Amino acid sequence: MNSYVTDTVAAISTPVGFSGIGIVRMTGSQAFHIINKVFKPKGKSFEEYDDKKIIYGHIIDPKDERIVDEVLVSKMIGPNTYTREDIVEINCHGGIVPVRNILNLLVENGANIAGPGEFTKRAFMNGRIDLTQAEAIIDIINAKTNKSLDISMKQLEGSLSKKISEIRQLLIKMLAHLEATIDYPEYDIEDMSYDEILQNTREAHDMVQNLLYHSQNGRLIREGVNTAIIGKPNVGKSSLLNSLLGEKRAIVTEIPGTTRDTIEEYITIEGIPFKIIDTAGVRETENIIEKIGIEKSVEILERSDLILLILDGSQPLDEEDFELLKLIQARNSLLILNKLDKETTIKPEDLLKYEKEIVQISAVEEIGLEELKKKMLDKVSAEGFELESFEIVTNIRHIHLLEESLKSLKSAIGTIEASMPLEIVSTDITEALNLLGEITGDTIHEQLMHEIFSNFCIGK
Ligand SMILES: Nc1nc2c(c(=O)[nH]1)N(C=O)[C@@H](CNc1ccc(C(=O)N[C@@H](CCC(=O)O)C(=O)O)cc1)CN2
Ligand SMILES: Nc1nc2c(ncn2[C@@H]2O[C@H](COP(=O)(O)OP(=O)(O)OP(=O)(O)O)[C@@H](O)[C@H]2O)c(=O)[nH]1
Ligand SMILES: [Mg+2]
Repeated sequence: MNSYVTDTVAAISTPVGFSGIGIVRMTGSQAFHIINKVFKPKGKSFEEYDDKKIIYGHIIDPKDERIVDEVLVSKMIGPNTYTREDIVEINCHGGIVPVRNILNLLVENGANIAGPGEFTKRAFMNGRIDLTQAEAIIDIINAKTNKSLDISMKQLEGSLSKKISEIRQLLIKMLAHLEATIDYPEYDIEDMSYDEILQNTREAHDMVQNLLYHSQNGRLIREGVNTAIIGKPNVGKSSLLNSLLGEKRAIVTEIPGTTRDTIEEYITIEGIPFKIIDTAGVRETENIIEKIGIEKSVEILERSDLILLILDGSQPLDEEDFELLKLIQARNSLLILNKLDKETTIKPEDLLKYEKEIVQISAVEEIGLEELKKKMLDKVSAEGFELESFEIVTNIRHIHLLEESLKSLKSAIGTIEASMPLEIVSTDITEALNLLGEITGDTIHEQLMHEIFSNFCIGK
């Protein structure tokens, strides 16, 4: 992996638009050669500057000696760089034109355009970071809250890599013994008995299980809790969305059927993002537009992590309310009695048999919202979100691989317990080892690399 030979590539690393400064970045063995052709530093020549120096000067088009921009250029000599290759970063004026002109000039002088994530991919291929660290960098860029940022920072520092490699070391040690026992049965290797093999496999199994244990929280922190507000027309769904957001996002009227399409907005409760989805009121209807809206609401229900069913507490319960109550029966949901400020006809006691937690609120008068938020948080975190002390796996790819390796380890345990041939145990352990290796990128194939780095932005 150390001999990953590549061309020299360049990209714009800042958003293209109106900004004070723009950065064009270039990495590869020809980076210094190319910058030399287009950059005139003030004072001494580019070669004479030391590593990690910022150099003032002008970008000049060698074709016609025209000044393209006044810039600061950072010189970073490999291998002690982000990519482990020579890097230059040109800090030019922001805006669309200067950065594009400079990128074009680099290309004219021998650079290729970098693909998405190309810089980070090189950092990985050249062994500076492993795959979990590369993925942490995408997550840092995409973080929606400080909490998810914290988790990704920890992962960038290598905490997950360390855990995975501990488990892999354990498996590798065991495999060595297993193979020896299989290859030379006449020696009847004493230093690792069946009991010991079993114990070690269990240990590896528990370590993987532990990592998976907090991953549900991890997904919610990373992607947000999909929270659907459902209920009959006019019960106050949109009013609740607005008061949770603290702004008049959705249209509210006294006319039933106001919300036709769904509206999605994020709120944060104690650092956890909730994606709140306001839906069209669910009822029997002949109106085609409303009908599509309602079908969509039911679809959203299927995909949500949490459902807020709203009932209008000032109206008697009817058939449709009972239908909706049935719909949420086996789901993670809260029952909300709205319009508490008006005279109430539904009492929480009437709903006891549904065994749902009930919150009484007034969306309009903003009563009971704090209690609602607290309950929403409780509903999605059985263990609470005191996560600092745990390793939290948030990445779906990692979770999937951990689950698969857990299966292999379970199967290995079963095989040992049944005193079946060691060859079978060895196969399962090898499988688990490879699956875990895919997390860190120790075992990796081209397609997976492509999938991961194509999610990066250009210039990273
Ligand atoms: N201008 C600029 N800002 C940036 C980056 C960058 O590449 N350029 N980064 C990235 O996108 C991030 C910083 N991350 C970095 C990580 C490693 C190295 C690096 O050169 N590591 C070397 C040498 C470290 C040293 O001097 O001790 C190494 O690990 O060997 C640089 C930046 C955020 N800000
Ligand atoms: N008194 C009182 N009125 C409320 C409350 N919440 C909502 N309303 C009123 O009920 C009516 C309907 O509110 P919406 O928020 O539009 O109801 P909705 O469930 O989104 O309705 P559709 O989009 O039509 O399904 C409006 O006139 C609101 O002002 C409340 O807590 N108290
Ligand atoms: Mg509405």
